Amino acid sequence: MSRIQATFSALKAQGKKALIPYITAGDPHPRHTVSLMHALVQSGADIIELGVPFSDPMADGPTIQRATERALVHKVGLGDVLEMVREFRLTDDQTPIVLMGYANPVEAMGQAKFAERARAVGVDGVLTVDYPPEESGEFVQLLKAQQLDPIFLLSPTSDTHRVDMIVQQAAGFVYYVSLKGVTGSKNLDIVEVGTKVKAIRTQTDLPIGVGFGVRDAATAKAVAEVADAVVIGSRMIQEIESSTEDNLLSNVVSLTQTLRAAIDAATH
Ligand SMILES: O=P(O)(O)OC[C@@H](O)[C@@H](O)c1c[nH]c2ccccc12
Repeated sequence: MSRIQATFSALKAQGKKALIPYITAGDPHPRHTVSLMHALVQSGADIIELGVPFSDPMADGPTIQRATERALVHKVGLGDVLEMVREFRLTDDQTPIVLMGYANPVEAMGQAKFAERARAVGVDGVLTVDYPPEESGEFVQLLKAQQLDPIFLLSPTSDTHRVDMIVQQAAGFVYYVSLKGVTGSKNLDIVEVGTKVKAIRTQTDLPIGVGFGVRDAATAKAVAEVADAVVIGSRMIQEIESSTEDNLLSNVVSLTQTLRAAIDAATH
C-alpha cells in the first residue's frame, strides 16, 4: 500500500478528512524548507504538497509566483528539492509527499531518471501541471513502475468522459480544482464544489482532494464536509511571507492548527 493510500485509509477509519498544505520548496530560503515540512506535520498536516520552483509557473497566481521568485533567488531546482525530501525522510517515514511542478524541469532531468530519483528519496505522488493527461501515458507508466502515484487535476469544466480518462490513470487521490483560474483566487463556490465532487465520486473510488481558493477556517471546514482532503496553498505562502525568521515556524504552526481544528469540526 502506498503512503498516500495508507494515510487516506487511516483517516477514513477515524472519520477524518485530510489537510494538505502546499509550500514552495526554497521559500523563504532553502534552509527553512525541511523545518517547515516537519512543523506542518507536527501541527496537523496529513500530506505535504511541495512545489518545485519554476520560472514560468502559468497555473500560479501572484502569491505563489512570489514564493517561486524567492526560491529562485537561491537557484533551487528539481535536484535540490529531491535532496530536501531525502532530508525530511531521515526523521519522517510516514507523511506522504506530493511533488507539484511543471514539465520543464522533469524533461530536463529526463522522465525516467526523475521517477527513479523521486522514488529513491521518498516522494509519494507527482503532480505535473502541464502534462496533459491524454499525453501522459508513458510518464504515468514510469511513475507507477516506481510506485509513485500520479496526481491529476480535475476542473469544473471536465466532463464525464474526461473525468473517466483521468481517473483511469490516477492513483493516490484526484485533485479537484474548485474554480477556473490560477492559484490564490478568492471565490470558491461551495455548493458547486459539493455537486461536482458528488458527481466525480460516481466515477471513482479514489479519494478526492479539493484546492484553489481555500483561505480561511470556515471554507476549509465547508470543503471537508464534501471532499476527502483540503488543499491550502496561497494562504500558507502568505503566512510565510508575512513572518520573520524568528516567528516563521510558530506562525505556520498556528495557522495549520487552526485549519486542522476547522477540518476536524466538519460534519459529514
Ligand atoms: O493557492 P490555493 O488557492 O490555496 O490553491 C492550492 C494550490 O496553491 C496548490 O495546490 C498549487 C500550487 N501550485 C499549483 C499549480 C497547479 C495546481 C495546484 C497548485
